[in-house]
Amino acid sequence: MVDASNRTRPSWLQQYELVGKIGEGTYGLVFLAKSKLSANKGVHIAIKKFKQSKEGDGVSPTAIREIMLLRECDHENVVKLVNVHINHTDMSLYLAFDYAEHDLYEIIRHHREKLSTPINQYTVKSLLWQILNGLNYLHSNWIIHRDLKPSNILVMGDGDEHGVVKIGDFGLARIYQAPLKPLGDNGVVVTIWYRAPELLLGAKHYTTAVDMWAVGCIFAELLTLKPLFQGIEDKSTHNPLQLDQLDKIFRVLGHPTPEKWPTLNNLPYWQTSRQRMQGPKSESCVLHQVVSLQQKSAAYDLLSKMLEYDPCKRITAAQALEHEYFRCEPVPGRNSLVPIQPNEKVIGYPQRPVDFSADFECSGSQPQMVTSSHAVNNTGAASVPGPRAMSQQLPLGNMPRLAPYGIAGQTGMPGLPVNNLPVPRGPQQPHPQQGKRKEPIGGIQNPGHYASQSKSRRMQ
Ligand SMILES: Nc1ncnc2c1ncn2[C@@H]1O[C@H](COP(=O)(O)OP(=O)(O)OP(=O)(O)O)[C@@H](O)[C@H]1O
Repeated sequence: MVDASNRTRPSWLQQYELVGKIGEGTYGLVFLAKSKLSANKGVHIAIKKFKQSKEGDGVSPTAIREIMLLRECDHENVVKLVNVHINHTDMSLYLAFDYAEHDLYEIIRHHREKLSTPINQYTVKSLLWQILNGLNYLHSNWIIHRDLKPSNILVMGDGDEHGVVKIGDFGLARIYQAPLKPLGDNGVVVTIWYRAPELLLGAKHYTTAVDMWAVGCIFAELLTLKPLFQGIEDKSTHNPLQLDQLDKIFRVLGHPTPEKWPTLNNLPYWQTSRQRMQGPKSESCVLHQVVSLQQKSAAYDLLSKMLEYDPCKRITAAQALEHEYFRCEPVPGRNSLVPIQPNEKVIGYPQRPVDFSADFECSGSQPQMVTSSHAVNNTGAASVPGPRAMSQQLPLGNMPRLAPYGIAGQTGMPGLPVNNLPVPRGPQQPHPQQGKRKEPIGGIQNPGHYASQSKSRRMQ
Protein backbone atom coordinates (compact mmCIF):
# COMPACT_ATOMS: atom_id res chain seq x y z
CA MET A 1 0.00 0.00 0.00
CA VAL A 2 1.34 3.44 -0.90
CA ASP A 3 1.74 5.72 2.07
CA ALA A 4 0.37 9.11 0.94
CA SER A 5 2.09 10.92 3.78
CA ASN A 6 5.49 9.83 2.42
CA ARG A 7 5.17 12.43 -0.37
CA THR A 8 5.26 15.23 2.19
CA ARG A 9 8.01 13.79 4.34
CA PRO A 10 11.56 15.12 4.10
CA SER A 11 13.78 12.70 2.26
CA TRP A 12 16.03 11.94 5.20
CA LEU A 13 13.05 10.81 7.25
CA GLN A 14 12.15 8.31 4.57
CA GLN A 15 15.24 6.31 5.43
CA TYR A 16 13.58 5.45 8.75
CA GLU A 17 10.47 3.57 9.66
CA LEU A 18 9.10 5.25 12.75
CA VAL A 19 8.04 2.79 15.42
CA GLY A 20 6.89 5.17 18.17
CA LYS A 21 7.84 7.35 21.09
CA ILE A 22 10.02 5.86 23.82
CA GLY A 23 10.76 8.77 26.12
CA GLU A 24 10.71 12.39 26.96
CA GLY A 25 13.38 14.44 28.69
CA THR A 26 13.95 18.06 29.56
CA TYR A 27 15.21 18.86 26.08
CA GLY A 28 13.05 16.80 23.82
CA LEU A 29 11.33 13.61 22.81
CA VAL A 30 12.95 10.28 22.03
CA PHE A 31 11.56 8.00 19.28
CA LEU A 32 12.31 4.46 18.21
CA ALA A 33 12.78 3.94 14.47
CA LYS A 34 14.13 1.28 12.13
CA SER A 35 16.54 1.95 9.32
CA LYS A 36 15.21 1.22 5.82
CA LEU A 37 18.58 1.60 4.11
CA SER A 38 19.83 -1.66 2.71
CA ALA A 39 23.16 -1.55 4.58
CA ASN A 40 21.45 -1.24 7.97
CA LYS A 41 17.98 -2.52 7.13
CA GLY A 42 15.94 -3.18 10.25
CA VAL A 43 18.54 -1.76 12.64
CA HIS A 44 16.95 0.06 15.54
CA ILE A 45 17.75 3.73 16.02
CA ALA A 46 16.78 6.16 18.79
CA ILE A 47 15.87 9.55 17.33
CA LYS A 48 15.91 12.47 19.72
CA LYS A 49 13.87 15.46 18.60
CA PHE A 50 14.91 18.64 20.34
CA LYS A 51 12.35 21.11 21.52
CA GLN A 52 12.52 24.64 20.24
CA SER A 53 14.37 27.03 22.51
CA LYS A 54 12.03 29.26 24.52
CA GLU A 55 12.78 32.25 22.33
CA GLY A 56 11.65 30.22 19.32
CA ASP A 57 14.84 31.22 17.55
CA GLY A 58 15.63 27.85 16.10
CA VAL A 59 17.89 25.10 17.29
CA SER A 60 18.82 25.69 20.89
CA PRO A 61 22.43 26.21 21.97
CA THR A 62 22.05 23.12 24.12
CA ALA A 63 21.32 21.03 21.08
CA ILE A 64 24.22 22.47 19.12
CA ARG A 65 26.57 21.74 22.00
CA GLU A 66 25.30 18.19 22.18
CA ILE A 67 25.97 17.66 18.50
CA MET A 68 29.43 19.10 18.64
CA LEU A 69 30.35 16.81 21.48
CA LEU A 70 28.69 13.69 20.26
CA ARG A 71 29.88 13.85 16.68
CA GLU A 72 33.41 13.74 17.97
CA CYS A 73 32.92 10.99 20.51
CA ASP A 74 33.91 7.50 19.50
CA HIS A 75 34.13 5.02 22.32
CA GLU A 76 32.47 1.69 23.03
CA ASN A 77 31.01 2.99 26.29
CA VAL A 78 29.66 6.28 24.92
CA VAL A 79 26.45 6.27 22.87
CA LYS A 80 27.09 6.73 19.14
CA LEU A 81 25.48 9.57 17.24
CA VAL A 82 24.81 8.08 13.83
CA ASN A 83 23.01 10.93 12.05
CA VAL A 84 22.01 14.56 12.46
CA HIS A 85 19.13 16.26 10.66
CA ILE A 86 17.81 19.76 10.88
CA ASN A 87 14.43 20.88 9.66
CA HIS A 88 14.99 24.44 8.48
CA THR A 89 11.35 25.46 8.39
CA ASP A 90 10.74 25.12 12.09
CA MET A 91 14.41 24.65 12.97
CA SER A 92 13.68 21.43 14.79
CA LEU A 93 16.64 19.17 15.24
CA TYR A 94 16.73 15.38 15.04
CA LEU A 95 19.64 13.33 16.35
CA ALA A 96 19.78 9.63 15.52
CA PHE A 97 21.63 7.46 18.04
CA ASP A 98 22.33 3.79 18.34
CA TYR A 99 19.38 2.31 20.15
CA ALA A 100 19.88 0.79 23.59
CA GLU A 101 17.13 -1.50 24.87
CA HIS A 102 17.85 -0.94 28.56
CA ASP A 103 19.05 1.67 31.01
CA LEU A 104 20.10 1.46 34.65
CA TYR A 105 16.94 3.12 35.89
CA GLU A 106 14.85 0.27 34.47
CA ILE A 107 17.32 -2.48 35.41
CA ILE A 108 17.42 -1.30 39.04
CA ARG A 109 13.66 -0.91 39.11
CA HIS A 110 13.17 -4.42 37.72
CA HIS A 111 15.27 -5.91 40.53
CA ARG A 112 13.60 -3.78 43.19
CA GLU A 113 9.97 -4.10 42.13
CA LYS A 114 9.70 -7.31 40.12
CA LEU A 115 12.46 -9.69 41.16
CA SER A 116 13.14 -8.50 44.73
CA THR A 117 16.69 -9.76 44.35
CA PRO A 118 19.94 -7.81 44.31
CA ILE A 119 21.85 -7.33 41.08
CA ASN A 120 24.60 -9.94 40.99
CA GLN A 121 28.12 -8.83 41.85
CA TYR A 122 29.51 -9.57 38.41
CA THR A 123 26.85 -7.38 36.77
CA VAL A 124 27.36 -4.52 39.23
CA LYS A 125 31.11 -4.65 38.70
CA SER A 126 30.88 -4.89 34.91
CA LEU A 127 28.38 -2.02 34.69
CA LEU A 128 30.52 0.14 36.96
CA TRP A 129 33.74 -0.65 35.10
CA GLN A 130 32.20 0.31 31.77
CA ILE A 131 30.67 3.52 33.16
CA LEU A 132 34.13 4.47 34.40
CA ASN A 133 35.72 3.47 31.12
CA GLY A 134 33.33 5.71 29.15
CA LEU A 135 33.73 8.51 31.66
CA ASN A 136 37.50 8.27 31.58
CA TYR A 137 37.29 8.73 27.81
CA LEU A 138 35.03 11.78 28.20
CA HIS A 139 37.13 13.33 30.95
CA SER A 140 40.29 12.69 28.96
CA ASN A 141 38.63 14.61 26.12
CA TRP A 142 37.81 17.53 28.36
CA ILE A 143 34.16 16.72 28.64
CA ILE A 144 32.26 16.79 31.93
CA HIS A 145 28.91 15.06 31.65
CA ARG A 146 27.21 16.86 34.59
CA ASP A 147 23.95 14.92 34.38
CA LEU A 148 24.90 11.36 35.19
CA LYS A 149 22.01 9.38 36.63
CA PRO A 150 20.67 5.86 36.10
CA SER A 151 18.42 6.74 33.12
CA ASN A 152 21.41 8.19 31.28
CA ILE A 153 23.39 4.97 31.60
CA LEU A 154 22.16 2.90 28.66
CA VAL A 155 22.73 -0.84 28.30
CA MET A 156 22.55 -2.63 24.96
CA GLY A 157 20.01 -5.41 24.43
CA ASP A 158 20.39 -8.61 22.37
CA GLY A 159 23.04 -8.64 19.65
CA ASP A 160 26.82 -8.26 19.33
CA GLU A 161 26.91 -5.61 22.00
CA HIS A 162 24.54 -7.29 24.45
CA GLY A 163 25.15 -6.01 27.98
CA VAL A 164 27.53 -3.23 26.90
CA VAL A 165 27.14 0.10 28.71
CA LYS A 166 26.75 3.35 26.75
CA ILE A 167 26.81 6.70 28.51
CA GLY A 168 24.02 8.79 27.01
CA ASP A 169 22.51 12.28 27.10
CA PHE A 170 25.15 14.88 26.68
CA GLY A 171 22.77 17.80 26.61
CA LEU A 172 24.49 19.32 29.59
CA ALA A 173 28.05 18.37 28.92
CA ARG A 174 30.56 21.10 28.18
CA ILE A 175 34.00 21.23 26.70
CA TYR A 176 36.18 22.94 29.20
CA GLN A 177 39.02 23.82 26.95
CA ALA A 178 38.48 27.48 27.83
CA PRO A 179 37.64 27.09 31.48
CA LEU A 180 37.44 30.71 32.44
CA LYS A 181 35.12 31.74 29.67
CA PRO A 182 31.58 31.96 31.06
CA LEU A 183 29.12 29.78 29.22
CA GLY A 184 25.45 30.52 28.78
CA ASP A 185 23.41 27.96 30.62
CA ASN A 186 19.76 27.09 30.74
CA GLY A 187 19.69 26.50 34.47
CA VAL A 188 19.12 22.77 34.54
CA VAL A 189 21.96 20.74 35.94
CA VAL A 190 22.38 17.34 37.57
CA THR A 191 19.26 15.81 39.12
CA ILE A 192 19.49 16.72 42.80
CA TRP A 193 20.05 13.15 44.13
CA TYR A 194 23.28 12.72 42.22
CA ARG A 195 24.53 16.26 42.76
CA ALA A 196 27.95 16.71 44.36
CA PRO A 197 28.15 18.53 47.73
CA GLU A 198 30.43 21.26 46.38
CA LEU A 199 27.70 22.23 43.88
CA LEU A 200 25.06 22.21 46.62
CA LEU A 201 27.31 24.54 48.61
CA GLY A 202 27.67 26.96 45.72
CA ALA A 203 30.98 25.99 44.05
CA LYS A 204 31.61 28.30 41.10
CA HIS A 205 33.26 25.72 38.84
CA TYR A 206 32.42 22.28 37.63
CA THR A 207 35.16 19.70 37.63
CA THR A 208 35.24 16.08 36.55
CA ALA A 209 34.83 15.30 40.27
CA VAL A 210 31.08 16.10 40.05
CA ASP A 211 30.69 13.15 37.67
CA MET A 212 32.63 10.89 40.02
CA TRP A 213 30.29 11.80 42.87
CA ALA A 214 27.33 10.84 40.65
CA VAL A 215 29.03 7.53 39.79
CA GLY A 216 29.46 6.86 43.52
CA CYS A 217 25.73 7.45 44.02
CA ILE A 218 24.93 5.14 41.09
CA PHE A 219 27.32 2.45 42.44
CA ALA A 220 25.52 2.53 45.82
CA GLU A 221 22.14 2.37 44.05
CA LEU A 222 23.26 -0.69 42.07
CA LEU A 223 24.15 -2.37 45.38
CA THR A 224 21.03 -1.45 47.37
CA LEU A 225 18.48 -0.81 44.57
CA LYS A 226 17.60 2.51 46.25
CA PRO A 227 18.88 6.02 45.54
CA LEU A 228 21.54 6.75 48.17
CA PHE A 229 20.67 10.37 48.96
CA GLN A 230 16.99 11.06 48.29
CA GLY A 231 16.79 14.73 49.18
CA ILE A 232 13.57 16.70 48.84
CA GLU A 233 13.99 19.56 46.45
CA ASP A 234 13.27 23.07 47.57
CA LYS A 235 11.65 24.43 44.42
CA SER A 236 11.09 27.84 45.92
CA THR A 237 14.67 28.90 45.33
CA HIS A 238 17.04 29.25 42.40
CA ASN A 239 19.85 29.09 44.87
CA PRO A 240 22.04 25.97 44.69
CA LEU A 241 21.73 25.44 48.42
CA GLN A 242 19.47 22.42 48.80
CA LEU A 243 19.46 21.85 52.53
CA ASP A 244 17.53 18.60 52.60
CA GLN A 245 19.86 17.04 50.03
CA LEU A 246 22.88 18.12 52.10
CA ASP A 247 21.22 16.80 55.23
CA LYS A 248 20.70 13.39 53.58
CA ILE A 249 24.38 13.31 52.61
CA PHE A 250 25.65 14.44 56.01
CA ARG A 251 23.57 11.83 57.85
CA VAL A 252 25.29 9.05 55.93
CA LEU A 253 28.81 10.39 55.48
CA GLY A 254 29.03 12.54 58.62
CA HIS A 255 29.35 16.31 58.58
CA PRO A 256 32.33 17.59 56.60
CA THR A 257 34.99 19.59 58.41
CA PRO A 258 37.58 22.10 57.16
CA GLU A 259 40.26 19.69 58.42
CA LYS A 260 39.10 17.03 55.98
CA TRP A 261 38.03 19.48 53.27
CA PRO A 262 40.34 22.51 53.46
CA THR A 263 38.47 24.68 50.95
CA LEU A 264 35.11 24.20 52.66
CA ASN A 265 35.19 27.66 54.23
CA ASN A 266 35.55 29.24 50.78
CA LEU A 267 32.28 27.76 49.52
CA PRO A 268 29.58 30.46 49.36
CA TYR A 269 26.86 28.57 51.24
CA TRP A 270 28.86 26.62 53.81
CA GLN A 271 28.29 29.06 56.68
CA THR A 272 24.61 29.54 55.78
CA SER A 273 24.05 25.80 55.65
CA ARG A 274 25.68 25.38 59.08
CA GLN A 275 23.45 28.04 60.56
CA ARG A 276 20.28 26.72 58.98
CA MET A 277 20.85 23.03 59.67
CA GLN A 278 19.67 22.22 63.14
CA GLY A 279 20.58 19.28 65.33
CA PRO A 280 23.78 17.54 66.39
CA LYS A 281 26.60 17.48 63.87
CA SER A 282 28.09 14.03 63.90
CA GLU A 283 31.26 13.38 61.96
CA SER A 284 30.79 9.62 61.95
CA CYS A 285 30.22 7.86 58.65
CA VAL A 286 27.62 5.08 58.40
CA LEU A 287 27.97 4.49 54.65
CA HIS A 288 29.11 0.87 55.13
CA GLN A 289 25.91 0.12 57.04
CA VAL A 290 23.71 1.80 54.46
CA VAL A 291 25.20 -0.19 51.59
CA SER A 292 25.83 -3.35 53.66
CA LEU A 293 29.51 -3.62 52.81
CA GLN A 294 32.42 -4.62 55.02
CA GLN A 295 34.54 -1.55 55.74
CA LYS A 296 37.61 -3.52 54.70
CA SER A 297 36.17 -4.68 51.39
CA ALA A 298 37.52 -3.42 48.07
CA ALA A 299 34.00 -2.39 47.03
CA TYR A 300 33.62 -0.19 50.10
CA ASP A 301 37.07 1.31 49.65
CA LEU A 302 36.24 2.32 46.06
CA LEU A 303 32.78 3.63 46.93
CA SER A 304 34.09 5.76 49.80
CA LYS A 305 36.75 7.22 47.50
CA MET A 306 34.07 8.23 44.99
CA LEU A 307 32.04 9.83 47.79
CA GLU A 308 35.00 11.75 49.19
CA TYR A 309 33.83 15.23 50.25
CA ASP A 310 36.83 17.16 48.99
CA PRO A 311 36.60 17.14 45.16
CA CYS A 312 40.38 17.48 44.94
CA LYS A 313 40.80 14.23 46.86
CA ARG A 314 37.95 12.37 45.15
CA ILE A 315 39.12 9.43 43.05
CA THR A 316 39.33 10.04 39.27
CA ALA A 317 37.85 7.72 36.65
CA ALA A 318 41.36 6.70 35.54
CA GLN A 319 42.37 5.87 39.11
CA ALA A 320 39.12 4.04 39.78
CA LEU A 321 39.67 1.76 36.79
CA GLU A 322 42.92 0.65 38.42
CA HIS A 323 41.29 -0.06 41.76
CA GLU A 324 41.67 -3.40 43.48
CA TYR A 325 37.89 -3.94 43.29
CA PHE A 326 38.18 -4.64 39.57
CA ARG A 327 41.04 -7.11 40.02
CA CYS A 328 39.37 -9.40 42.49
CA GLU A 329 36.79 -12.02 41.56
CA PRO A 330 34.38 -11.74 39.89
CA VAL A 331 36.41 -9.74 37.39
CA PRO A 332 34.31 -7.47 35.14
CA GLY A 333 33.25 -8.48 31.65
CA ARG A 334 32.00 -6.86 28.44
CA ASN A 335 28.54 -8.39 28.56
CA SER A 336 27.41 -7.18 31.95
CA LEU A 337 24.08 -8.99 31.72
CA VAL A 338 25.20 -12.62 31.41
CA PRO A 339 25.05 -14.66 34.62
CA ILE A 340 28.32 -15.67 36.17
CA GLN A 341 27.29 -18.93 37.82
CA PRO A 342 26.57 -21.90 35.54
CA ASN A 343 23.20 -22.50 37.20
CA GLU A 344 22.14 -18.86 37.23
CA LYS A 345 19.25 -17.84 35.00
CA VAL A 346 19.49 -15.15 32.35
CA ILE A 347 17.38 -12.23 33.49
CA GLY A 348 15.03 -10.96 30.81
CA TYR A 349 14.94 -7.28 31.52
CA PRO A 350 11.82 -5.62 30.12
CA GLN A 351 12.02 -3.96 26.75
CA ARG A 352 11.31 -0.26 26.51
CA PRO A 353 7.65 0.60 26.35
CA VAL A 354 6.77 2.25 23.04
CA ASP A 355 3.92 4.63 22.39
CA PHE A 356 3.39 3.61 18.78
CA SER A 357 0.55 6.05 18.24
CA ALA A 358 2.92 9.03 18.47
CA ASP A 359 4.53 10.59 15.43
CA PHE A 360 7.50 12.94 15.21
CA GLU A 361 5.19 15.88 15.72
CA CYS A 362 3.49 14.06 18.61
CA SER A 363 0.05 14.40 17.11
CA GLY A 364 -0.80 10.78 17.80
CA SER A 365 -4.14 9.74 19.23
CA GLN A 366 -4.51 8.27 22.68
CA PRO A 367 -1.09 7.05 23.81
CA GLN A 368 -0.96 3.30 23.97
CA MET A 369 2.14 1.78 25.47
CA VAL A 370 3.43 -1.52 24.22
CA THR A 371 6.81 -3.15 24.43
CA SER A 372 9.13 -2.49 21.55
CA SER A 373 8.93 -6.10 20.38
CA HIS A 374 5.22 -5.59 19.79
CA ALA A 375 5.77 -2.29 18.14
CA VAL A 376 8.44 -3.62 15.85
CA ASN A 377 5.91 -6.02 14.39
CA ASN A 378 3.49 -3.21 13.86
CA THR A 379 4.44 -1.63 10.61
CA GLY A 380 1.34 0.59 10.66
CA ALA A 381 3.43 3.12 12.55
CA ALA A 382 5.21 3.98 9.31
CA SER A 383 2.11 5.62 7.91
CA VAL A 384 2.24 8.39 10.47
CA PRO A 385 3.21 11.63 8.75
CA GLY A 386 6.49 13.25 9.69
CA PRO A 387 7.62 16.87 9.39
CA ARG A 388 6.49 18.35 6.11
CA ALA A 389 9.21 20.87 5.54
CA MET A 390 12.44 20.49 3.65
CA SER A 391 15.40 19.47 5.71
CA GLN A 392 19.07 18.96 5.23
CA GLN A 393 22.00 17.50 7.09
CA LEU A 394 24.12 19.79 9.23
CA PRO A 395 27.55 20.66 7.85
CA LEU A 396 29.29 19.00 10.74
CA GLY A 397 32.69 18.91 9.13
CA ASN A 398 33.25 22.48 10.25
CA MET A 399 32.45 21.85 13.88
CA PRO A 400 35.31 22.57 16.28
CA ARG A 401 37.27 19.52 17.29
CA LEU A 402 37.86 18.36 20.80
CA ALA A 403 41.19 18.62 22.54
CA PRO A 404 43.52 15.75 21.74
CA TYR A 405 43.12 12.65 23.83
CA GLY A 406 45.15 12.93 26.98
CA ILE A 407 44.89 12.30 30.67
CA ALA A 408 42.86 14.83 32.58
CA GLY A 409 42.51 14.40 36.29
CA GLN A 410 40.34 16.54 38.49
CA THR A 411 43.07 17.84 40.74
CA GLY A 412 44.85 20.94 39.58
CA MET A 413 42.51 21.23 36.64
CA PRO A 414 40.35 24.29 36.38
CA GLY A 415 36.67 23.55 36.05
CA LEU A 416 33.73 25.08 34.24
CA PRO A 417 31.97 28.08 35.70
CA VAL A 418 28.63 27.35 37.27
CA ASN A 419 26.62 30.17 35.81
CA ASN A 420 22.98 29.71 36.55
CA LEU A 421 21.70 27.86 39.50
CA PRO A 422 20.06 24.51 39.06
CA VAL A 423 16.32 24.73 38.67
CA PRO A 424 14.77 22.23 41.04
CA ARG A 425 12.25 20.06 39.23
CA GLY A 426 10.29 16.90 39.64
CA PRO A 427 8.31 15.53 42.51
CA GLN A 428 9.66 15.44 46.00
CA GLN A 429 10.06 11.90 47.25
CA PRO A 430 9.31 9.90 44.11
CA HIS A 431 12.24 9.12 41.86
CA PRO A 432 12.92 11.86 39.29
CA GLN A 433 12.04 9.39 36.54
CA GLN A 434 8.85 8.20 38.17
CA GLY A 435 5.78 8.98 36.12
CA LYS A 436 7.75 9.52 32.93
CA ARG A 437 7.22 5.94 31.85
CA LYS A 438 4.33 3.62 32.01
CA GLU A 439 4.67 0.15 33.41
CA PRO A 440 6.17 -1.97 30.68
CA ILE A 441 4.33 -5.01 29.47
CA GLY A 442 6.34 -8.18 29.65
CA GLY A 443 8.67 -9.48 32.26
CA ILE A 444 11.13 -12.24 32.54
CA GLN A 445 12.06 -13.45 29.12
CA ASN A 446 14.52 -15.95 27.82
CA PRO A 447 14.51 -17.96 31.01
CA GLY A 448 16.86 -20.85 30.97
CA HIS A 449 20.18 -21.92 32.25
CA TYR A 450 23.32 -20.21 31.28
CA ALA A 451 25.68 -22.65 29.67
CA SER A 452 29.37 -22.59 30.40
CA GLN A 453 30.86 -19.21 30.96
CA SER A 454 32.79 -18.06 27.95
CA LYS A 455 36.21 -16.54 28.51
CA SER A 456 35.71 -14.26 25.55
CA ARG A 457 33.23 -12.07 27.39
CA ARG A 458 35.88 -11.12 29.88
CA MET A 459 37.80 -7.92 29.49
CA GLN A 460 41.50 -7.95 29.10
N1 LIG B 1 19.99 5.95 22.49
C1 LIG B 1 18.92 5.63 23.21
N2 LIG B 1 18.36 4.40 23.09
C2 LIG B 1 17.28 4.06 23.82
N3 LIG B 1 16.69 4.86 24.73
C3 LIG B 1 17.19 6.09 24.89
C4 LIG B 1 18.32 6.55 24.16
N4 LIG B 1 18.62 7.82 24.55
C5 LIG B 1 17.71 8.14 25.49
N5 LIG B 1 16.85 7.11 25.70
C6 LIG B 1 15.77 7.03 26.68
O1 LIG B 1 14.80 8.02 26.39
C7 LIG B 1 14.31 8.56 27.59
C8 LIG B 1 14.42 10.07 27.54
O2 LIG B 1 15.79 10.40 27.44
P1 LIG B 1 16.34 11.87 27.56
O3 LIG B 1 17.81 11.79 27.48
O4 LIG B 1 15.65 12.75 26.58
O5 LIG B 1 15.84 12.37 28.96
P2 LIG B 1 16.18 11.92 30.45
O6 LIG B 1 17.62 11.57 30.57
O7 LIG B 1 15.22 10.84 30.88
O8 LIG B 1 15.83 13.20 31.29
P3 LIG B 1 16.46 14.67 31.22
O9 LIG B 1 16.76 15.01 29.81
O10 LIG B 1 15.35 15.44 31.79
O11 LIG B 1 17.68 14.63 32.07
C9 LIG B 1 15.08 7.92 28.75
O12 LIG B 1 14.33 6.84 29.25
C10 LIG B 1 16.30 7.36 28.08
O13 LIG B 1 16.80 6.19 28.75
